[in-house]
Amino acid sequence: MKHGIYYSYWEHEWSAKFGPYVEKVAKLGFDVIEVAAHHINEYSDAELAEIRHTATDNNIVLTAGIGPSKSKNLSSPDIAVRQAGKAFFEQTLTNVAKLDIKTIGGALHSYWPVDYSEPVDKKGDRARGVEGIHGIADFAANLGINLCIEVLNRFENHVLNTAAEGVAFVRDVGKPNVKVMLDTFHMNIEEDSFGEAIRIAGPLLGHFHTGESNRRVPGKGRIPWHEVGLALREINYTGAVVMEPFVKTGGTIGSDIRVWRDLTDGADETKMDEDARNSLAFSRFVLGG
Ligand SMILES: O=C(CO)[C@@H](O)[C@H](O)[C@H](O)CO
Ligand SMILES: [Mn+2]
Repeated sequence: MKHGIYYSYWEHEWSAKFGPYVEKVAKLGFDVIEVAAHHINEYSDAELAEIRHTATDNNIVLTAGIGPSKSKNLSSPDIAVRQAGKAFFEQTLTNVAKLDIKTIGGALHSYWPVDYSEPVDKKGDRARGVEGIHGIADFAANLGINLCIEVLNRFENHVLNTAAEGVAFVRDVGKPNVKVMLDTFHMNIEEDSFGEAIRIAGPLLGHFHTGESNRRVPGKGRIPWHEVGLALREINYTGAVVMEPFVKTGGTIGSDIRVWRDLTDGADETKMDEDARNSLAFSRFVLGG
């Protein structure tokens, strides 16, 4: 099991450059850095090559996260939006592959965060989402990339809220490189049991996010980490465990994640680094790896 952190912990915008964080997370002791793929198409090949070299030099593996925008929604009822989504993913996956990334996770099948001022068509969105992911799966497979479909809580997405729904979706897609992704923050809201949800995902679990119920770093709250760790061991999970803390207010990240109070307790960067380092030690101990 490899342990990582989403670099957005330190940032306010999904567009923030992730290159400078590779060395930082290596120094903090992580194996993996997760980067936002939202704006990767704006990076030059030279920039991507340099980031890839820095990662290799620091023994860091990269993974990617994305919350696709409404205009790139693979499950949209509007065919022009679905086509734009497919084109966006093909370009994004091509660039993601330049960083040697093998895992991209998020609401790939839909968009994020969902605009609930509009009527919800769960059945139609799910059917179009299955078709959309099916339509980009082989493109990703040819680049050696797994598509990890994130199960989110009801306030952020309506298509997949539980591990069981995630598994059924992934089975309907029926491609070996399309997997389920779980996140303890969302599980805390939707699942009856953390352990059972992880066992339901079983061999289909492709990526795993961690965070407390208020998205502080693991170890500061009341998620049943021991239960989570036992279940991950039971299913022989060998993928990445990426902590995804969101503690800062402000910017698009603060607004998309609904961070309306300072959860850093006024921490400066040094203290935030220390929190991440301590949480990593806690995560390795309680989850394994
Ligand atoms: O859990 C979440 C959102 O609540 C994330 O994984 C998100 O989809 C992605 O980080 C967007 O970049
Ligand atoms: Mn997540």
